[in-house]
Amino acid sequence: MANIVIDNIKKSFGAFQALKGVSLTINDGEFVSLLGPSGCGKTTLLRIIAGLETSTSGDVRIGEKSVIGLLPKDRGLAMVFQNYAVFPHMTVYENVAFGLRMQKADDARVKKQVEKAAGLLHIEPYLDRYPNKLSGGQRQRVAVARALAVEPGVLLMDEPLSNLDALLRLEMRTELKTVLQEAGTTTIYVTHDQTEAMGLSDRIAVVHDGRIEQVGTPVEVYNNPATRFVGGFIGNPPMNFITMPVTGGQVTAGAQQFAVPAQGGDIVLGLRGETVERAPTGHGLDMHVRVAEPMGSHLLLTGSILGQPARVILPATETVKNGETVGLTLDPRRLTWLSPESGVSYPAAA
Ligand SMILES: Nc1ncnc2c1ncn2[C@@H]1O[C@H](COP(=O)(O)OP(=O)(O)OP(=O)(O)O)[C@@H](O)[C@H]1O
Repeated sequence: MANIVIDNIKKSFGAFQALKGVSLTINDGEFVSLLGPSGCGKTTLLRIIAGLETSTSGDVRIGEKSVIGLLPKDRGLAMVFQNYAVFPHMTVYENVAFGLRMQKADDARVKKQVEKAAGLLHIEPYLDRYPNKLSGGQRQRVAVARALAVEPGVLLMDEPLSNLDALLRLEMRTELKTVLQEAGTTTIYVTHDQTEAMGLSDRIAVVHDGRIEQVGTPVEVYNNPATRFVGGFIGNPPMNFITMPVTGGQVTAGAQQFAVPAQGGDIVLGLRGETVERAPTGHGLDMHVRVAEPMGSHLLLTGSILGQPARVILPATETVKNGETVGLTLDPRRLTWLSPESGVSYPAAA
């Protein structure tokens, strides 16, 4: 097993800077997701760690040893990619055995490792089949089993579940988490799906425009986003951002007052939609509701607060009519305050 140190990695494609100095340490056995929108640089970073792409500058160390300059096969890692390339002309057994054969493992070791990996991924019944006789989900499991069969210290995965339908994704997500925890594999997982990252990760690195904007546990990045980008990217609905005037270090919302980390001017309130409580109008912030959607598990309200777009969530037992104005009280412990100029959040009050 191994830890991974990514040390100030920069990457340019011609004049375009895809990575602008990325540093991140992944602990031994940890599962870290690189989460960010399309084009932010996640795949490029993963490919640099894998050795499939060279960096312009910076270092990557796996288990204390710099791997810059080493071939992918000499880096002690395994990879699973989106298109889960399983070989169509090989049985599932030989697909899973592939990495071991490359390492010239003897037959006894191949058999032992294939059976172990197949057991973890529940593909023992298919070992004699060819991939074209498998479903997408089963093929995906073969690809993961092949990666795990070599007992890699490090596993790199790039959107490995994106070709699966929603239910299968959920199933595989749970399975992956269990399997990797059991194996103690250090994993870096690239995704643009925040639900996937929240569910799987020990920590999430939120990537934006070639930089890591925040690293933290799923709960930390959700509750205390470092920036407006992070708050807006994570959460469904995303965090609301409401600009409010500050007077003498205080913000007033109806009958509620909050001490804020600014003396005057404006401040941005970062408000998670499910942290409000319904109240008579004028008690906190009033919301003009354009559309109220009963979602089964909750009621989703879309409209505006102080003339600014907002989405909040109330319990499913509430009823609200389209066009109605509802009062909402805020929980002072659940608020984020951000600078309107920089979009950076102020540290959470102790
Ligand atoms: N070989 C290349 N030549 C030129 N530009 C590239 C090359 N590879 C990637 N880029 C650019 O670098 C940026 C980052 O690409 P990357 O594939 O890392 O993004 P990503 O975050 O993984 O996005 P996605 O989720 O869409 O794969 C993009 O703007 C992309 O167009």
